[in-house]
Amino acid sequence: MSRTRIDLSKVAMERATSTTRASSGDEIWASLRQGGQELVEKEPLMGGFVYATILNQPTFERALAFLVASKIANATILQGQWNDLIMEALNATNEEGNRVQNGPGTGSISEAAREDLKAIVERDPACPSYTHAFCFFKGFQGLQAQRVSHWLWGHHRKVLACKMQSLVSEVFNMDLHPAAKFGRGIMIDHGHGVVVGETAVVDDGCTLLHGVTLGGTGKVRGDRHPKLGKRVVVGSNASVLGNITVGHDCKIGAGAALMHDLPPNTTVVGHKGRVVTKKTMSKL
Ligand SMILES: CC(=O)SCCNC(=O)CCNC(=O)[C@H](O)C(C)(C)COP(=O)(O)OP(=O)(O)OC[C@H]1O[C@@H](n2cnc3c(N)ncnc32)[C@H](O)[C@@H]1OP(=O)(O)O
Ligand SMILES: N[C@@H](CO)C(=O)O
Repeated sequence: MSRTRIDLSKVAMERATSTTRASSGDEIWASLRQGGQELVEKEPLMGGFVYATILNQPTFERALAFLVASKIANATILQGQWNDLIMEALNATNEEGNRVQNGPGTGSISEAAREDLKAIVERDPACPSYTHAFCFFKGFQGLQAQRVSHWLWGHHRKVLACKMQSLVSEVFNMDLHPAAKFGRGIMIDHGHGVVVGETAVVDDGCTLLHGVTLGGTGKVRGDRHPKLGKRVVVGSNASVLGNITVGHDCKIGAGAALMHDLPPNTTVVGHKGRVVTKKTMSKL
């Protein structure tokens, strides 16, 4: 049986931190709760999940921790144990001084999660609300688990970070290395079959569709994975390989294979990474 210990004095402190943070945080949490109520009214069968995950939780952070923990828990590391660990990462990255983002892979995990939810609602025509993305989108859920595993990786807990990676891969069918650095406002749409390697960097505002590989060429060791600038879109089943730099606002077409640097605002398609346009038009 799962075990979730909640220390009420800690929760009061978390609540205080939560409310003194950017108002956008409160806005997302309020919207998640409102959306949760509506879900239960429309579909009472969802009650157990929605109450446990959102409506019975005191803060956005607690809800996020519960959600991720409930997905990756199994008989050997229990839900309550994951829950505590995830809360440790969320609280640590929310502390003064750690909160500010200083490049991909840094800053508050829960602020990054909020930005991810905004990105999904903004860019995915199939997503009606923050609640929908939070409850149902494994691309969002798996990315939040990676954010926690990245924190563990940076805090000398690599074994646990790798265990998390392995569980996320089993549960969500997406393999995101704990050392990879993700910015904020990232949308991993569908999530299925996405693989991101150890030395990859995905800057703020990027979109990865299903089947995307940010991988190595298989010919070198060390720093061997792509670096995506801000707002890059990588279409479904595209492979971006090698330690290459993809400039801000580039688009990589579905099914493309890209193995060379791209200047900002470039669109490429096909297995040779053919440049087709330098305009960025659609949201996706
Ligand atoms: C359930 C779901 O919906 S999953 C969603 C999956 N969707 C994706 O992954 C979207 C990825 N987006 C794409 O691949 C888009 O086609 C983009 C971003 C490449 C389009 O970029 P644009 O600059 O608008 O290109 P545009 O549509 O004008 O096409 C330019 C040329 O590239 C070709 N082209 C466009 N996309 C691709 C592609 N993925 N592969 C090969 N050729 C392509 C076009 O046929 C056209 O060829 P032509 O010049 O010979 O006529
Ligand atoms: N989620 C995107 C791509 O599948 C859409 O619905 O268009």
